[in-house]
This record gives sequence, C-alpha cells and structure tokens, in this order.
Amino acid sequence: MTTTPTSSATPLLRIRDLHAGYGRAEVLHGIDLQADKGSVVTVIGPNGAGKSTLLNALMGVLPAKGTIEYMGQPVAALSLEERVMLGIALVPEKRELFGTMPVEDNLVLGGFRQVRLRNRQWRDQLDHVYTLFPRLKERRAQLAGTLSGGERQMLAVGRALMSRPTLLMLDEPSLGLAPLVVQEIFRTVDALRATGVTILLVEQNARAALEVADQGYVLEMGSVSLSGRAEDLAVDSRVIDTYLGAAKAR
Ligand SMILES: Nc1ncnc2c1ncn2[C@@H]1O[C@H](COP(=O)(O)OP(=O)(O)OP(=O)(O)O)[C@@H](O)[C@H]1O
Repeated sequence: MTTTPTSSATPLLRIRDLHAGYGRAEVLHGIDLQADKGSVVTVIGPNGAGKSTLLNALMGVLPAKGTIEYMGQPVAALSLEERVMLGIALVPEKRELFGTMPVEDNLVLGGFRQVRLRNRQWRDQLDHVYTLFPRLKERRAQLAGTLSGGERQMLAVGRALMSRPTLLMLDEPSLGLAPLVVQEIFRTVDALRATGVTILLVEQNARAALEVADQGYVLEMGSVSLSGRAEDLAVDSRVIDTYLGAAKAR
C-alpha cells in the first residue's frame, strides 16, 4: 500500500495571484496563499496592509481577480451564498450581531445553511457551540447587544460555527479584548483545529497568532513579504523586530 505524501495532497484552499481593492484603488497586489486541511494559517501585518480585504475577497463580498481554489475547485466566480453553502464562513472584525435578538436566535440564524440543506443536525450543532462556549449557554436568552466584548466575540464565532464550516475565517478575533479573554479565544481556535476545521486567522496580535498557527504569512502593503511555518516566523529577526518586539519587552 502506498501513502500519499502530505505535500502532494490537495490543500483545502489555494490562492494564486489574487488582486482586490475598492473601485480603482487596488489593495491586494497578487497574493499567493495556501491552507492545508485541518491547519491553522495566520495572516499578520500592520494596519491597512489588506488583511480584512483578503478575507472579504475570499468570502466573495468584494470583487477580486486571480485564482481561488477550494477543495480543488475554482470558487472565484461563486456568490457569497454559494461559498457559505460549500462550507466557507467568515467572522468579520465588526462581529455584526443582531443586538436586539437573544443569543440563541443569533446562533440559530447562523445555521441557515443547515436549514437550506434540510439538515436537522442544527440542534446538535447548537449543543456543540454551547459545549465550546458554556457562557453562551448560560446567556442564551440575553440580548446580544448587552453582552460583554468577549461574549460577543464568542457569539460571533459560535454563529459562524452553526453553518458547520470546513474553512473558518476569523478577522482579528482578539481585537479589543482583555488578555484572559484573548487566551480563551485562542484556546477555542486550537480546539476547533482538533475537530478538523481549517482556520484562516487574521491577527494584529502576532505573538498569540504565531503560537497557535501552523503556517503564517506576513502581509505588508498588499503583498506577502514573508511566509513559512509559524514556529519559524516566530524566531525570524524581521518578524521579531517589527511584530513581536514590543510584546517581548512587556
Ligand atoms: N470600503 C473601503 N473603501 C475604500 N478603501 C477601503 C475600504 N476598506 C478598506 N479600505 C482601504 O484598504 C486598505 C486595506 O484595508 P484593510 O482593512 O484590508 O487592512 P487591514 O490589514 O485589515 O487593517 P487593520 O488591521 O487596521 O484592520 C486600507 O488602506 C483601507 O483604508
């Protein structure tokens, strides 16, 4: 019996020469990126580098040029809804919850893919989300708009998980959160990888992101300036000087 080397397995996501922007202003100038199945891939970089633009282009909410292959199939021409149906989910930086609706209703709305598939497993998925985030279960009847920052982030991630994504894209999940809550969010990322979900994690908290990730990309001014194994990037002098130095000194 022969085994297929990991390097020749089809990656879950393969991006080649991706260009995207707003009107005539190009923000991404030809991005190449790959995410293997069941891995955590992080994209770090300064403000305005184009990290959110990259996730929005992959989700299909922003027009883009280039190749996006998901499970070996081209998806660049697909709509946002078609991408969701294929198992791609995005937790946007602004979290975008329904503030006047209870926690549980926000979660159930996230399961629309299951409903479309006439899949009754959404109740199991709700239980799965409550197991990951017991705090959400405790607060299932509370209005989303009254949650703390950390609880909102948990709800945003939980809602995305309701669609049982294969590829989960997180845009700055640690933004504005206290260190202990950040740790909890990153522990969740680790736990999700263990369940086989592939995660594309955009972060300004480079230290925490490189600790949890398998692979990393440094995005600067719309181009990938460095990429490699996260553990190698974490000891790269350019990454330390630019993205880890301040945190190291703390
Ligand atoms: N809707 C928009 N219209 C026009 N320009 C935009 C829009 N959204 C973002 N930009 C610009 O695109 C560039 C990249 O922004 P983007 O939000 O992708 O960066 P980022 O790396 O995610 O930054 P941050 O870490 O600050 O969130 C910035 O110059 C930004 O001003």
